[in-house]
Amino acid sequence: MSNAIEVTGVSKTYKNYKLSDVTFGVPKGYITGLIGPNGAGKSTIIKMIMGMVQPDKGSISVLGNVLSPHSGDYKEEIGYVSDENIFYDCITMGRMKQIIAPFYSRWDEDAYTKYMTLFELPERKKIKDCSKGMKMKFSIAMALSYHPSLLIMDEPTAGLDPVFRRELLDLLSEYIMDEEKSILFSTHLTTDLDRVADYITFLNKGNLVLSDTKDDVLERYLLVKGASSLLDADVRKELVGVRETAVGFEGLARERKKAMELFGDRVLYQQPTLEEIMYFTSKGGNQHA
Ligand SMILES: Nc1ncnc2c1ncn2[C@@H]1O[C@H](COP(=O)(O)OP(=O)(O)OP(=O)(O)O)[C@@H](O)[C@H]1O
Repeated sequence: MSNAIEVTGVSKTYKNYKLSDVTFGVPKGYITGLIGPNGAGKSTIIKMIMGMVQPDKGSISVLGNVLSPHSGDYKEEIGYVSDENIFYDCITMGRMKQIIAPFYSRWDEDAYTKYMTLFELPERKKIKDCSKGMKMKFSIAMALSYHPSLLIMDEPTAGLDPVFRRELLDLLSEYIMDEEKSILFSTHLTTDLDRVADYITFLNKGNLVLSDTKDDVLERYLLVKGASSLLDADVRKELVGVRETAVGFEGLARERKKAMELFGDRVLYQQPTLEEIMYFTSKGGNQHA
């Protein structure tokens, strides 16, 4: 299986932040979710992939490294959606489309009309009068209308209502069906990924926590709930994070099999969600409710 994006040993230091030696791939034909709490480095990684930020170390190859971020082809092959408004504010969406469309050889006017109708976007509305969600929808409609082989989206669902979010996720699943297209999208709404992601890359404070298929990630961890008296040093070592309450503890075990050997039938076991994995990993041990 080939990767649409390969990020290899990438580091970047800002004044109060360090992205350390991050390596992961975005497999071709699938949806990869980039998750992590605020400030983890998701946007920084995405901007590096887009050639907007230069890594201090490491390399990034996009679509087999044949494209340079500043070439016209790069723009044609990559659909980039971010929550920063990249359009001119004072003109209408329809006018903006007229300006942008000629730059794309695969521009599909029928697809554009279909998405504008589906997303309920009035072409004659000025961009400055659009809500945050409408601007995001417009950005998505524009990106989908030139059929890029790689769709890179930075927090696309952030300003969207739950009904549209669900429709968008279905649309993304449809988009990759030909197995030629790939999607990378960052989010801290992990429930989006429960629905559609095939792969998960998880960043925390500039470090890569994991990058694997979603099923492997979910199967690796185990949520355990039990009495506080069980919590000794050996037990804590097996837990990625612990949350203690008045009645006991809840912890995320990093290895399912080991946890079951350690606890036997003394605790309750549950399959963690991506949100729980993110919560316990980013908070670490010794949380008190
Ligand atoms: N140009 C910059 N100069 C200095 N620091 C920066 C710059 N860009 C990003 N950072 C810092 O890098 C860290 C990671 O930011 P980034 O926007 O990549 O995180 P994120 O995971 O996308 O977060 P969020 O979910 O809040 O959008 C933050 O601490 C941020 O302040």
